[in-house]
Amino acid sequence: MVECILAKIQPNHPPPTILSIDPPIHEFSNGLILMHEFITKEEEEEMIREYHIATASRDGRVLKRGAVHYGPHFDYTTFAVSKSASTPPPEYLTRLLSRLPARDDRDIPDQYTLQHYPPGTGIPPHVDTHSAFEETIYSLSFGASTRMDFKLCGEKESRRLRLPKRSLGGGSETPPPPPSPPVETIEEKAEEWELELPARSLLLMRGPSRYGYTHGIKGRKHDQAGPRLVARQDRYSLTMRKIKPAERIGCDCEFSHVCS
Ligand SMILES: O=C(O)CCC(=O)C(=O)O
Ligand SMILES: [Fe+2]
Repeated sequence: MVECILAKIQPNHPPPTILSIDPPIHEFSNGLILMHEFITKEEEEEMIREYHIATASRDGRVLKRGAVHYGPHFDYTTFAVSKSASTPPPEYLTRLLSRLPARDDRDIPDQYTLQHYPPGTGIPPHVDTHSAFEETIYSLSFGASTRMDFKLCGEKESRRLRLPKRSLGGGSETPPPPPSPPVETIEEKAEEWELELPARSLLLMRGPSRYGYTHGIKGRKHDQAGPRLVARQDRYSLTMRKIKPAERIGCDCEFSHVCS
């Protein structure tokens, strides 16, 4: 996973193609697909409950974004999967699999990361590792909505990419700390927009949105909604990825400057 410093550019939001109306399914020109109401309110409540049960022993010291991993654990030092740590996924997660709009086996995830974003926390802009995971990355939002930023990472900007922090303390269970403020902003006109991810929606990143765009969430306590400031609430997400088998490790995408 590589991080990208974002320029301060007004978000734009190209209109999606509407694939379905009730519940809405929207497809964007860069390959993003947003499926509203993917889980029920009951499932949402169960997932929040289960997240807190799984982290009960750590609560109190997790002030920032917290994470729980199922399947082979995500390793924040390599941004691929751990070779040793693995936890079988619980049934409340695996039962979602049959509902995913999978095109083939490569779209059926086997690595799950549950994350909790208290108000004020976010995730730095990054591109999920191309070589370690298959194309489709799923992000299920629950608890509250948030705004995710997408930016086509140009060649000029990519020269300033930050490399993975390979020596973080705390092992693979703890997400890395938020990045220090950018030393300088990059004057580069690039395609960038903010997408509202409603609670209970499923986002799919495929094609350019998966390989050539960074995605991230600003760590804010409030969001501007027209003239109003809206306080953020606790948001949770489930990221689902399919690990590439050994013979498919690597990537030959067209976005070589952000390919890792
Ligand atoms: O919280 C989310 O929806 C996204 C998380 C993410 O991008 C990641 O874990 O790589
Ligand atoms: Fe990601």
